[in-house]
Amino acid sequence: MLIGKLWSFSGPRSYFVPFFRHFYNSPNMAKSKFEYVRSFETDDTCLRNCYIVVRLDGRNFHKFSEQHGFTKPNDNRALGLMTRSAQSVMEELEDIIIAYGQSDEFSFVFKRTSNWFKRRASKLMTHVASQFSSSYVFYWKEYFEEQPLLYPPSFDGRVVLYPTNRNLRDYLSWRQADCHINNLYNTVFWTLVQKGGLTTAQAEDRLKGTLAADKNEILFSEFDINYNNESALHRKGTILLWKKHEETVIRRMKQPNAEEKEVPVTRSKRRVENLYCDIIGEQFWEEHPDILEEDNC
Ligand SMILES: Nc1nc2c(ncn2[C@@H]2O[C@H](COP(=O)(O)OP(=O)(O)OP(=O)(O)O)[C@@H](O)[C@H]2O)c(=O)[nH]1
Ligand SMILES: [Mg+2]
Ligand SMILES: [Mg+2]
Repeated sequence: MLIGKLWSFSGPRSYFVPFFRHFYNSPNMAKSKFEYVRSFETDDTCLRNCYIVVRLDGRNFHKFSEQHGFTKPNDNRALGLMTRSAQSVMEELEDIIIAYGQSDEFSFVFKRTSNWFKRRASKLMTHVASQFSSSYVFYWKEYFEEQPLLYPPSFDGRVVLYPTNRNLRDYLSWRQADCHINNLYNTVFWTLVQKGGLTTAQAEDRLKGTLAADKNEILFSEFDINYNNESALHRKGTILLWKKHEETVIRRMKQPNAEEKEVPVTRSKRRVENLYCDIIGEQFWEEHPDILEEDNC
């Protein structure tokens, strides 16, 4: 009614044009005059042919783990929840070929030929980080049961490009070696405290300057622990891979001029598989030749 009155009073052009002038430079242009601000955006397209690695790491998890009563040195609920969240990332986002996690971190490797989100680093990283963080909260209760989540956790993310298979393998080896070094230290440290009755300061002192062999020896000779028999999950971290499998379902089908009948239909599906094994040596890569693509792509 009011619009009708205004329309007839001043005519459509005189009424609307000053208003639209805020948005259009000329009546023929489809873009607003504000559109130029887009040119301030920087191009963050990841270089072609490179593997794109997104690594997430929990923010201030030293405090988070204390406040949520994580068991020391390893909390299987926390590790399980990290892996569940990483699985959700793999299932929801495209083109991740392998993921590797330990402690409060997870690395996701996108295939080198991926064109997901036009290879824009910020899109890839933020999707991984937000899918992971929301899954961590979503699945918290499944792993921590009675332990309430006291505040929202967050994860930082970074993108690193690796141009060759060797570089990518070395990256993953670096993370797994880090897992080994930290876990060996933490295992001896907490064994000295929990079983040996040392204070944390005394345990720290005892381990100052020790090499891996010394730490293995302390565990073996003083606590009858063979480090190699400790949980592979803790020693090696978690590898997530796609595994193909056949799935047969019974479908009711109707052929023309025939009775409806039940027919088995087999489909090739893929699901995420968890492994806790060495990825530094050759064996893993020989057993999983589909992960890496040719270097000369
Ligand atoms: N008790 C226990 N603590 C864990 C476990 N996993 C991770 N953490 C804690 O999480 C920390 C992760 O280390 P960092 O990522 O280097 O440090 P951060 O405190 O998260 O700090 P920023 O990453 O720099 O924000 C470890 O030092 C532990 O304190 C676990 O299974 N049990
Ligand atoms: Mg952290
Ligand atoms: Mg960390």
